[in-house]
Amino acid sequence: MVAVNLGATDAPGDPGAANSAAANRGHKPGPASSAPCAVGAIVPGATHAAQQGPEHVAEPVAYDAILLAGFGGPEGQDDVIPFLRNVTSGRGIPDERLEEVAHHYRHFGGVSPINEHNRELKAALEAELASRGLELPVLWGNRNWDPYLNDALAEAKKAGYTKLIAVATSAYSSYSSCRQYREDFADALADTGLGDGPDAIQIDKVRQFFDHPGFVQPFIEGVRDGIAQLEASVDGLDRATQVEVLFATHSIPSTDAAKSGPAERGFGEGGAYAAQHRAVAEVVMREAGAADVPWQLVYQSRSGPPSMPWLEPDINDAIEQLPAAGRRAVVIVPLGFVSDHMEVLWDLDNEALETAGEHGLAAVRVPTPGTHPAYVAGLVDLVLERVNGTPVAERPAVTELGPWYDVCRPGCCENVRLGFRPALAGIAP
Ligand SMILES: CC1=C(CCC(=O)O)c2cc3nc(cc4[nH]c(cc5[nH]c(cc1n2)c(C)c5CCC(=O)O)c(CCC(=O)O)c4C)C(CCC(=O)O)=C3C
Ligand SMILES: [Fe+2]
Repeated sequence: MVAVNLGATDAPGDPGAANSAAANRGHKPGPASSAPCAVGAIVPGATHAAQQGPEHVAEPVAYDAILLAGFGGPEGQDDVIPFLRNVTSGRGIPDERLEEVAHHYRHFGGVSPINEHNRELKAALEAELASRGLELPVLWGNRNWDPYLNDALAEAKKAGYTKLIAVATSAYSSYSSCRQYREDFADALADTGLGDGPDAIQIDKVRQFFDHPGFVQPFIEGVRDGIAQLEASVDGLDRATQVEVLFATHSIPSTDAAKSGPAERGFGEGGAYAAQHRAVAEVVMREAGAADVPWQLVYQSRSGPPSMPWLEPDINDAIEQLPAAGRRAVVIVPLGFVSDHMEVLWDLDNEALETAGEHGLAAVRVPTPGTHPAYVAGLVDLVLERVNGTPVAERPAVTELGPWYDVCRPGCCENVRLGFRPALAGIAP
């Protein structure tokens, strides 16, 4: 376990508060479906006609290199403010929020671990590719900090690469977790003059991988280990009534959530973004052998003005409700994140674990995928799907949402607040 808080046992409960999270609460143990999808199993992507079109499985391409696209983070105190300006330009984030976030980074010497994680991931991908005898170089570029996407494209140009397959370090569908990467690819090509002409570079992007078995496997192991650790350390703990698993992901504005994924599939409250998280969480619970343990989907790291609705409940509000529901222990799963970056270190390990302690709950936070071998191998498999044009029925996906689209549909994950920006790796509007 990465972070633990097994100390307190008897803080006051909060008996009066109703549970605002009912809509996100996990399914209670039910009969296993007739064809349970074990991790690694293939769920044919036949849940919607749109999944059968050419946008779902792109033509095979002999790519020259992988573009590992990261978020980027500061690596010293002087980087913090310029980094935050890069992230928030034109976003209407209140100054107090920026100061608060700057403080999170300052607390760690102005260094986010995210760039180091991406260096490690790049090395792990290179090792995995080499072990399979694949000669595909990996270029790394970030959206918000050095090395930037522009730098990676300059490297590609120098090496004469013209066909890149992007792997963004972001698993789900939404503006911030998918489309913004695609827009920034388009920007980077425009900036570097590599969007057209004789040196033109093509950038495609692997499908959103929230339900790829390689991404899900580390969470399954983490939940299984986390529950076992709590059972071993809290006397007489009844897992079916006294433990709750909180799947945490980044909150996003409700308007972004509603626009996430292809509109015609009708994902309900929270759009594809919330639906994908709920679907993965359910599989994780089942595959961790924990279908008897209650769970819910919660959100963290909200920003933006208070007047703007964002996805709820906040993880801290959810934790406060747990004692009244009879819980004595909580497993926190950073389901929305691929590495232990600042949102995990501060908002979960610092704040959420503290909230749990204040409410007398034993708590563990499970690891993110990081460089877990299953995750690294899964990312290489996702690239190979595109090299080979693997048919949809042969693509692994552990939820009934099926393997996601290779090419995004017009309007998918649009940002209605910021307006239209051109994006790559999608069907032109
Ligand atoms: C869905 C999502 C992910 C997960 C998908 C993915 O991983 O891409 C994610 C990841 C991350 N977010 C990060 C950092 C920040 N995000 C911010 C702001 C925002 N995030 C949003 C959403 C997401 N964010 C949104 C809707 C905003 C509001 C502004 C806007 O509409 O764009 C701000 C501004 C200050 C603040 O408001 O907190 C910062 C500093 C870091 C780096 C951490 C590090 O440095 O270690 C990472 C990995
Ligand atoms: Fe963010």
